[in-house]
Amino acid sequence: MNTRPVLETTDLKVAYGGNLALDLPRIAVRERELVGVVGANGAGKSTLVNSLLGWSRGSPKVSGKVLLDGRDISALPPHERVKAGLLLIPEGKLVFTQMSTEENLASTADDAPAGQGRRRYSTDEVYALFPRLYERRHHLGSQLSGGERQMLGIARALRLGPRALLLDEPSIGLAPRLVSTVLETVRSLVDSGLTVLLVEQNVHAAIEVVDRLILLERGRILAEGTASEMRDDPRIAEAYLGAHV
Ligand SMILES: Nc1ncnc2c1ncn2[C@@H]1O[C@H](COP(=O)(O)OP(=O)(O)OP(=O)(O)O)[C@@H](O)[C@H]1O
Repeated sequence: MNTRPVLETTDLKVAYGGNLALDLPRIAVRERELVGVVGANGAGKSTLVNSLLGWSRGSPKVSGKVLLDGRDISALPPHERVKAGLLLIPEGKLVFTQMSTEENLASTADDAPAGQGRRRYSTDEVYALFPRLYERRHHLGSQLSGGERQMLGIARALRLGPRALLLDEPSIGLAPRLVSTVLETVRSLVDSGLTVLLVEQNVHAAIEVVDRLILLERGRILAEGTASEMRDDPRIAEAYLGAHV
């Protein structure tokens, strides 16, 4: 396995006014790795993904570095980070509601070479991955279910050839069966070469698919380890998995 992380942060701090919402010494996601970030409401999960992309709600003070393939992208505006291959699928899923599935996919076409370690999926490839989207190809974005919109959000990102994909709470609003379908598809994408940071409140679902899990509490890393280590960690088991330890 390549030892240099695809995505890395060092000394990342985000403060809203005097309130330090995030304080992380280091996070690293390696090639073909699926890293989950879990934590309760307000733990700093959205603040983390937004700061990776250079976004924010409000005007927080952000310090520290974000590196993509070793390149410091901290000073780049969001659209430049996207161009470099760091793609975020936000909670809102970023689907055009007045366009059909087909048009949504066509609108993200990019014919430029994708760059090293990146693969742009064709429309046929994303339809093969999500047969449901093929069945719904003539439906408007507004007519799709939450799960279908989630699939379309991922499909649109794949069309752009992500170097690293950030997923913000993909399970929100989805029925349990669909949560598994979406997360298992993410797992299979990682197995075929993608690098993913998955932010989830649904620890049960996340722990089934991730390689490593990071538990955030009040903006800090409370625990970190492989999925199996974390499944046995009393802090995870007690707080999230319903175990009595
Ligand atoms: N624009 C803002 N202004 C001030 N404080 C903020 C702002 N955005 C977030 N915060 C605070 O930063 C902390 C982390 O919030 P964040 O939204 O990242 O948490 P989260 O883990 O994503 O929560 P949830 O699961 O509820 O979405 C919280 O205490 C929150 O109140």
